[in-house]
Amino acid sequence: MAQYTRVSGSVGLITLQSPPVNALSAAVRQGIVDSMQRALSEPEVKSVVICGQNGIFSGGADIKEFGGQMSGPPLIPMIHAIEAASKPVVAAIEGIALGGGLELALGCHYRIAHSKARVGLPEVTLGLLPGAGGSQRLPRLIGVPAALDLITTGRYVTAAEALKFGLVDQITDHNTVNVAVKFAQRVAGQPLDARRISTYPCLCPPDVDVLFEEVMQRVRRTARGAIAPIACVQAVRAAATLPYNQGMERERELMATLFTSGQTRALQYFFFAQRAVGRWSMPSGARWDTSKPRPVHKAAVIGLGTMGRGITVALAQAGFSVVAVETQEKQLMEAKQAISGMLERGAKRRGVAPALDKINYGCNIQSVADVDLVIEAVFEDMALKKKVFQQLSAVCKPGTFLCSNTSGLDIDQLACQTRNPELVVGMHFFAPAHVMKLLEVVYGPKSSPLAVATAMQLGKKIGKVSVAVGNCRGFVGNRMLKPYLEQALFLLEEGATPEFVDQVLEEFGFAMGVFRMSDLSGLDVGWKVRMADGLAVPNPTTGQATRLRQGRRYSPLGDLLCEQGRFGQKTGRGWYQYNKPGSQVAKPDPWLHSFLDEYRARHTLVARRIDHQEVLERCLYSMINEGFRILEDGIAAGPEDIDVIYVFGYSWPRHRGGPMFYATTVGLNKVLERLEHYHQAHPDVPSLQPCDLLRKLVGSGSPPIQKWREVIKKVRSQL
Ligand SMILES: CCCCCCCCCCCCC/C=C/C(=O)SCCNC(=O)CCNC(=O)[C@H](O)C(C)(C)COP(=O)(O)OP(=O)(O)OC[C@H]1O[C@@H](n2cnc3c(N)ncnc32)[C@H](O)[C@@H]1OP(=O)(O)O
Repeated sequence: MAQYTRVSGSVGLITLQSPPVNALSAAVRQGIVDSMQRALSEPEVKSVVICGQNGIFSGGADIKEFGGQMSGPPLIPMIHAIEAASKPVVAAIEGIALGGGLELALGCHYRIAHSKARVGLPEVTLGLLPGAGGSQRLPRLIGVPAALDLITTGRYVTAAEALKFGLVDQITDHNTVNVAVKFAQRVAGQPLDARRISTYPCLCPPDVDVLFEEVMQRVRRTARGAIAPIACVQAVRAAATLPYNQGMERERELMATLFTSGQTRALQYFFFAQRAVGRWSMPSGARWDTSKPRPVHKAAVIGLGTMGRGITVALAQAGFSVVAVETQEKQLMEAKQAISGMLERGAKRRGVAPALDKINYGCNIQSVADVDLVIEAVFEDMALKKKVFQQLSAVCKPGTFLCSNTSGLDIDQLACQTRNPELVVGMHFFAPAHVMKLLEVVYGPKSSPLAVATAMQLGKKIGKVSVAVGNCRGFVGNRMLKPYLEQALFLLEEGATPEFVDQVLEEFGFAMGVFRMSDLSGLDVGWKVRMADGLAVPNPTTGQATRLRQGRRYSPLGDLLCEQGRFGQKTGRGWYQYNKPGSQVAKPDPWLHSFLDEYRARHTLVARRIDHQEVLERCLYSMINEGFRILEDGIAAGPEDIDVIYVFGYSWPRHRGGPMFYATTVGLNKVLERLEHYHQAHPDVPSLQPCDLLRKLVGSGSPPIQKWREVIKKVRSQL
């Protein structure tokens, strides 16, 4: 709703009231319409101020309303009525004015912002465009290039930047509403014609066509199949080339297409999924709202390889004191140099001082004695990690949380090395750790809610999206990656090429296909794990790589490449060839194609034509099937956890919502049916066998994803 009051005798003050972010719900819109009518009809009122309660102007249209039947006064005529008003209307922007909130402010005649306010049009991130006139008013106000930037990226700008653009008229450090009221009194009675943005011409640079062409090309390149950024460019182009009313008509057409698209549904789901993962729970019943974290002031990182360096940077940049330990003197010096460089470059980008003094380096594990939390980031080797945990347990002060940055080893085994296993959790960062948003916080059977809450909070403080997951091989992300990689290899055996498989996956929206990604990560990493598991070994009797291991189909293709020293980008050869070691430009490799031909001949495999559909179905559905198993096992509390992990950690295209949401768009029954089909064709591939939870969900009529938790609860209670 919105509250109407009269202040200073002649100013009508409209306060939006819809906690927590004053979203423009039907009730708020109705409140604005009613209040405006009152303000215009009261002769004593000479001007109007619109503000939001609790220091927040508005977070935009109410996203929760998008999925259902829209009711209440529509936004566009409401904003037009404000702009057309005969009395000046001033927006007092505190906190945020985003999306529809900023569009409302653009309908006002003046905008006063607090210096700490941020404004933006993030609709594109929800698969929409600023469809309440924003795409037509913003370019008229701040020019085409700046408007294109803000609308196609959805980025927020500070009040200072907004002032520079001419997006706001004034900024203040004082009480914004008071300043706006005084301003409103001053401008009362002044002509408004020059203040109605819809009447402005849209000023374009001389080379505007070239600009639109360039922006469109950039957007197409980076959108990975998302349609909203393209529609945003088209809408701004309409502002630049058409009169306002026709531009609005074009905005409406484009918005109608987006509004009914699957992409916006996926992105809206993902918006709420990101927030849902913060409300974590453990099978024990411990939850985010009943488990208090303990403050962490000083942290330590053990092992300063690539991961340890990134984690150190992330901690220092967030203001934590860090003890960074590397036992090899030479490595320590190299790491110190690399970390300082990363901090300096990051600080330069953000215009702040580098946090170099936050870090104390040491080559002795004793130096972590007084820290509150340790993140171990040594080489992925259980024996080594166990030793480090034993040492940490002996050295650290009582109550120190001991965390491992393992990407899949058993947290429980590490906890068992310590005096206080309840203080041990996994903190699985993703490379580069100071850049990637995802953090898997892994609880073992002994981890306390206190330890989980503390790791989750630490993650939030260093800017990560943290997801609490249970302890199993590979946790959530890498566990689901396994069947995906496995299917990709099987497809090569059956006739596909790495280029074809990657092309299909990249067209689907992944930033990189599975083989380019493997080349980037290094093929030797998985090889070492497979050797440790007794998988990557030739048959002792024939000396040949066999295609069956432990009773299941196995592809030794990756192992065979590693045996040739082809570890990917770092060696200049992998699934692709590169100009030189370290180069990132992947080129098809004729050697690899002959190698695949010879391999198929050796194993009497006949290459067949594999189409797009098969690549997608086998790679993605086997991964999704594992996702259902993860839910069934209670490793993830809900599908949102999996989807957030995949979008932030594995470049799953956000406009497809994540693997579990994607399954709902395909149709659970179709996923089930195709898995059954492929499992029949490949009975020696257990990951293709549909899991019980998927069958149960289909059996219960494929409920919407928001209802899965109820079915999961029932399935688990029957176990
Ligand atoms: C048939 C064809 C018809 C076609 C025509 C259709 C016509 C429709 C016309 C409509 C025109 C619309 C044009 C405008 C569109 C929009 O405005 S879309 C929304 C744009 N706004 C945003 O994207 C902002 C989203 N919010 C945020 O970025 C952040 O929440 C925040 C505001 C910056 C605050 O961050 P923080 O303090 O970290 O808090 P959070 O945890 O993120 O959020 C707190 C809770 O508030 C909920 N929430 C936030 N924003 C909204 C919102 N806009 N709507 C609803 N709810 C919102 C958020 O979910 C949190 O709640 P919980 O999920 O319960 O935790």
